[in-house]
Amino acid sequence: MGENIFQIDDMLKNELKKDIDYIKVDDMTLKILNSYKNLLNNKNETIIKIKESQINAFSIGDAISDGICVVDKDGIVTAINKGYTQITGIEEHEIVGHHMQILLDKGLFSNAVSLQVLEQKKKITTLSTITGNNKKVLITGNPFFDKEGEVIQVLTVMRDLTELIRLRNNIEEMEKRNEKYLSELNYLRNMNKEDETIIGENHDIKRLIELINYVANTDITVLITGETGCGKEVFSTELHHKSNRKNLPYVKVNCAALPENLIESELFGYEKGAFTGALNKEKLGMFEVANGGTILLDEIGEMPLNLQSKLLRVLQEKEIMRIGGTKSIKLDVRVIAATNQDLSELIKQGKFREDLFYRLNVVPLKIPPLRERKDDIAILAYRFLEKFNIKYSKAKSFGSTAIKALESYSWPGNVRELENSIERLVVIDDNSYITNNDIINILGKDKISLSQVNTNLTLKEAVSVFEKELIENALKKLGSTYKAARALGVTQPTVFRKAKAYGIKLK
Ligand SMILES: Nc1ncnc2c1ncn2[C@@H]1O[C@H](COP(=O)(O)OP(=O)(O)OP(=O)(O)O)[C@@H](O)[C@H]1O
Repeated sequence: MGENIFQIDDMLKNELKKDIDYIKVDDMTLKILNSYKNLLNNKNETIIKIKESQINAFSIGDAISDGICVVDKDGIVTAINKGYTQITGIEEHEIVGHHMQILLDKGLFSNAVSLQVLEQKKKITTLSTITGNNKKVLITGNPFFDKEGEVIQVLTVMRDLTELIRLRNNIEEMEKRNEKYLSELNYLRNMNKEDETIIGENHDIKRLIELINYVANTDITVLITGETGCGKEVFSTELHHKSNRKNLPYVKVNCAALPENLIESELFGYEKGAFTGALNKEKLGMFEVANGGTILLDEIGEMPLNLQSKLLRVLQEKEIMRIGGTKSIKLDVRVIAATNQDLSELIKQGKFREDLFYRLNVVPLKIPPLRERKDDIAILAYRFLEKFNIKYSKAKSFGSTAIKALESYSWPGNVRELENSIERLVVIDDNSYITNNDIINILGKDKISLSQVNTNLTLKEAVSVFEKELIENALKKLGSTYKAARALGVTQPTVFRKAKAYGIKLK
């Protein structure tokens, strides 16, 4: 295709609203422009068509927000788009038709990439500053070659980096803030660790703490068993905090709290639209959330059989596949399982897979119930008393026989029940002492057996507890102090006096 120089006269300049002296065009465009020139004064329809086609060509470039500048082989600017003006503040009439060197001399730019491209005949990318507005721009000059390998045109694309630099500064600022938050989080985690530390001086508990210290920094799977409320979660948390994963996620999943149809997606996640009811975006499962850290599978005995086999595969292969997914995701998660059920009994009943049990039970941690470690009741009770005194701004203390009364109870709800009971004892009234009667009132006198009391209370204290119980029962059953006195073989004034002394309400 031929190359032609087309001279633009004043009338055409005015019509096109462009201050261009000449333009290089191919044969076809030359024909159009000549007819455009000829028809300029009298054939408006044609002019409009030609103008429209030009407008279309320009508007493509104008739709791009980067700045575009075309320079010919002699270094003369032939076209720019609107983006160029927006970035540089240089209007079309100031630049198009002028030589780049002259613009450089005028101080419009700090360097002219297009001239370097013409000289070096290769693509050049450089950072530059627009003198007028101090904007930082990234300019790439692309050479276009003819068949002989000569540069016939340079197209430079200019990207405004001001916004990017601002965003980068923002990101740096946010990263700094994140680091700060992370260290605060770690600090708080360590503070909470203090709270969560296992309380207990009992020989078995000390042995379990030693075991935790021993296995914490391994990846061994641990199965924690014990009655409800005996501290399985406390031990699991301690294990995580003592491991080298302590600053990584610690995810607790209560298998009993999840509806059966949701456990799988909660644990393993799903791909976008994997099943009816799935959200229209992917969902991370708990295993993925815990990746790098520890996952506690609480109430593992409640896991449905079909998921038990999936879990077994995950533990063996150390990878998961999301529901509806096709690729496996590598896992590095420490698994802790906990249950208050007897898994061997569940195995016998066909409700728990034996192979999964052996996978989980690599290190068994069996926490004894509180009634089998009565030596810990006092220390736990005092620690909870301190905690709830602070929480409720009280200054209560235990009366001389209170601890003995606590120790005589069988604590079916274990440490959780003890903790809740102490909380009630603290809030229930404003007396400064918690007496054994307060405790009996809260726990129910029937539950504190005399044989237990005898081993822990002095004879006098035990007699008092027994006496109070007898009088209370008689009054409740018979309705009056006279009848109660007759039934108990004492005088009515004795019943009346003792009832008052024990704080028994008389109707
Ligand atoms: N040794 C302990 N030291 C301090 N607090 C404890 C101890 N054991 C249990 N607790 C407290 O008792 C309550 C119950 O403990 P936890 O939740 O760990 O029991 P659990 O065995 O996991 O119960 P569940 O079987 O119901 O899930 C918690 O408030 C916990 O802080």
